[in-house]
Order: sequence, then structure tokens, then C-alpha cells
Amino acid sequence: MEYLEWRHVFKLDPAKEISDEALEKICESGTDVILVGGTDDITLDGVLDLLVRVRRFEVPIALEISTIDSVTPGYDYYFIPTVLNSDDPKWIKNLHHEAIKEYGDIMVWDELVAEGYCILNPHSKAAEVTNAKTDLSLDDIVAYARLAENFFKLPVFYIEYSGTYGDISVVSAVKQELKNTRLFYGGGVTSAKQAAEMAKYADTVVVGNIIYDDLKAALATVKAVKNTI
Ligand SMILES: CC(C)=CCC/C(C)=C/CC/C(C)=C/CC/C(C)=C/CC/C(C)=C/CC/C(C)=C/CC/C(C)=C/COP(=O)(O)OP(=O)(O)O
Ligand SMILES: O=P(O)(O)OC[C@@H](O)CO
Ligand SMILES: [Mg+2]
Repeated sequence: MEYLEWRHVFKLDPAKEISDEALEKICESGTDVILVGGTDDITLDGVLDLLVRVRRFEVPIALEISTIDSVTPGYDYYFIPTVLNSDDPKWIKNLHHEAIKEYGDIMVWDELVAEGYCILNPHSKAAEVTNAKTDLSLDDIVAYARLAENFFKLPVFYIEYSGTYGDISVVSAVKQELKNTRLFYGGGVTSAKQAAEMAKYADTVVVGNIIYDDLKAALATVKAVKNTI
């Protein structure tokens, strides 16, 4: 699977505006994939608009499903979050059960990649919506990583600090635990320096909000990640 090789990901939010010029720079930046996803106001129109516009470029495009109503065919991959540190079964497996009950017969399972999320910024939209329990010790977080890899056999464990730069010692400790499951890091990467720092430990670094705040800084993260071994 191609995603096993991804080092750098740009996450585009279908609820946010992006100009054609900025989109072209993002798509031709050398990033490994465009991941389309967000928490609030995700509509089918927004998801389709980005699909059509990104398809003009060679970069692969994946959809991170946050609502079942905004899923459309045509993406290269579908990433399915399950929030391991949510206290609400809705975000862990109930929505998934509903979706599979309705669409299970037509799903192409090889296109689906399950992601075990551990959301650590209490002020992020994703934490609020999913009622994530964020006051976790390092032992708690490492236990979620072990649960993801050894119990649920998830292909991806995602340390999510959406909106704020995370704790490098957490990312480093989790990386030491994982052998088969890929470690995604996302949250608050706003400079090449931070991107390189996270890339030392995370297999894949996800860059989101800075695309909309400072395009030049966002573009600089690509090389920083790619040049980090
Ligand atoms: C060909 C074809 C149509 C195939 C697809 C078939 C199909 C229907 C597959 C569905 C399979 C399936 C099991 C789906 C699950 C459905 C579902 C709705 C699951 C719930 C997902 C979930 C837990 C969402 C919660 C929110 C969340 C964790 C989103 C992930 C992205 C994220 C954390 C974004 C960060 O948020 P952001 O908005 O950037 O935050 P800030 O505002 O703070 O910046
Ligand atoms: O938007 P930022 O804070 O860069 O986070 C990226 C991504 O992890 C969000 O799901
Ligand atoms: Mg965002």
C-alpha cells in the first residue's frame, strides 16, 4: 500500500476556501498525498469540489471520512478515524457499524485505511465533538498505541494535537512502541523546524491549518520532512 511510504501529508479542509493558485502550489509541492478532512461543516459539495480540483495534478488524494453523507467515489483512499480516547462509542465504532450496515455490500475494503486516533488537544474541535478524554499520562497514551497495534491491528495510529504543537517526548515514546502500525503525527506544525523535529519520530507528518494561514511556511515543511531520516 502506497500510504506505508508517505512521509508528508497536506490536510485540506473542505469547509475552507483555497485559491487555485495556492492549491496548485500545495499539489505540486512534493507532498506525498492530499488528505481531505475536517470536523465542522463538512459537505458533499466541499468534498467533491476538492476532488475535482486536486485531480488535475498527479498527487494522490485521500478522503478522511468524518460524515457518511459526505462520502463520494473517486478518491484513491478512504481513511476512517476511530477515536480510541473518546468516551462515546459513537466515535469509536457506532457510526462505523451504521455505515457498514448500509453500504457493506458495495464497499471496496482495500481502499479503506483505519486510523486509531488519540486526540490530545482538549481545545480542538475534534476533541470537543468526539468527547475525547485528553488528560492522559504517557502510560495511557502508550497503552492506546499498544491497543491500536497489538489488539486492533490498526494500520495507522494518529497522535492528534490539531491546532497546537504537540509534545515531542510523547511522539518519541509512542514511536518506540510501534513496529507494524504506522505513526501519524498532526497538529500545530507551522514551520520547517517543527516539521523536521516531528519527522524524527513520526513516520508521517500531517500539516493542516498553516496552509490557510501562511502558505510559504506550509510549503517549507515538505522539504523539511523529506530531508529528515
Ligand atoms: C467508493 C466509496 C463510496 C467508498 C466508501 C464506502 C463507505 C461508505 C465507507 C464508510 C466506511 C466507514 C466505516 C465509515 C465510518 C463513518 C464515520 C462517520 C466515522 C466517524 C469518523 C469520526 C470519528 C469523526 C470524528 C471527527 C474526526 C476525528 C475527524 C478526523 C479529522 C480531524 C481530527 C480533523 C481535525 O479537525 P479540524 O476541523 O481540523 O480541527 P480544528 O477545527 O481544531 O482545526
Ligand atoms: O491543522 P493542524 O493543526 O496542522 O493539524 C493537522 C491535522 O492533524 C488536523 O487533523
Ligand atoms: Mg483544521
